[in-house]
Amino acid sequence: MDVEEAKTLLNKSRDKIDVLNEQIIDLIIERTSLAHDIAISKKALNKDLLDTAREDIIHDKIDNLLASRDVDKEKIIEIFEILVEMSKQEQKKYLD
Ligand SMILES: C=C(O[C@@H]1C=C(C(=O)O)C=C[C@H]1O)C(=O)O
Repeated sequence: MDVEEAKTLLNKSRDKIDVLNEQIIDLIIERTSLAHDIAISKKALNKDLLDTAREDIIHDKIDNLLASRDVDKEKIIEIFEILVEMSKQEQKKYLD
């Protein structure tokens, strides 16, 4: 690969990352915004904010999805743990 090809490939890759970053942000916002409906449903059902059985199911589903994918599984799990915490934090706004 010559210098110009390398520069082009680097810039195109960075452009793709920029698009993916925006899509990831929008998906995180969409997932977190479900906290409102989940919180008001739990309130009506007199359920606790924390549902460890549901979190175990999510963890198992993610493990199964990761089993066939070549990715740093621990890092993906860390990311989903953050997303779950974001959801719980958002739910607290409607449950307290
Ligand atoms: C979203 C919920 O609330 C909490 C957050 C979860 C999540 O972000 O996936 C899962 C279980 C709960 O501890 C839920 O009960 O489904």
